Amino acid sequence: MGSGKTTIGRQLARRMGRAFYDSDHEIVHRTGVRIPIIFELEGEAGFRRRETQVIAELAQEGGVVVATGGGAVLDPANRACMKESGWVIYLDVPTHILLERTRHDTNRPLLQVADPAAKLNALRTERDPLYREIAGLVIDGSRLNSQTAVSKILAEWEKRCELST
Ligand SMILES: Nc1ncnc2c1ncn2[C@@H]1O[C@H](COP(=O)(O)OP(=O)(O)OP(=O)(O)O)[C@@H](O)[C@H]1O
Ligand SMILES: O=C(O)C1=C[C@@H](O)[C@@H](O)[C@H](O)C1
Ligand SMILES: [Mg+2]
Repeated sequence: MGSGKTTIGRQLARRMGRAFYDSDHEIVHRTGVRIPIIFELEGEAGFRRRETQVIAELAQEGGVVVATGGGAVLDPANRACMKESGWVIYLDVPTHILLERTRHDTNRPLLQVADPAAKLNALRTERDPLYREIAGLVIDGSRLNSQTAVSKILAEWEKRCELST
């Protein structure tokens, strides 16, 4: 959460001349309410069901850049879908930076707790191996601004395209 998927995904799509989708934004657009309201009314389980549906639909689109929500990786069905339909990029960012980036934002219900640092640590421990399981590229996001991260991803993408021709 807060690793830069939305920010970097949007910039990457622009540089590639491709459409950009964000699964969180799709869910908000479809329901007409903010994510904390969905968590309040339907619980995390309800939100995850919507997320899985959106990810399955976006996987049908070809040639697009998709930013998922941070927890999408938890569901084996989402992981299979992401791995089969796309080239997955894991933005690996240390917890203290994630905390800095998310601390003033009330739009992430899982972080509205007494100790968000401990929560981010726990989420990272649980999710890091799952991201690594499906990632085609791991970006060390600790020292990169978003433009540099995008350039790095593009360079790797071009290498990958050359290898497959
Ligand atoms: N490489 C970066 N360097 C510095 N700040 C960044 C970088 N990437 C994103 N940010 C900032 O960090 C915050 C969180 O970024 P963003 O919303 O893109 O994260 P996210 O991974 O999409 O989070 P979520 O999992 O909640 O969807 C934003 O304020 C954004 O401007
Ligand atoms: O990491 C998470 O579990 C989440 C991240 C956000 O992108 C949203 O999908 C939601 O706040 C849950
Ligand atoms: Mg996001």
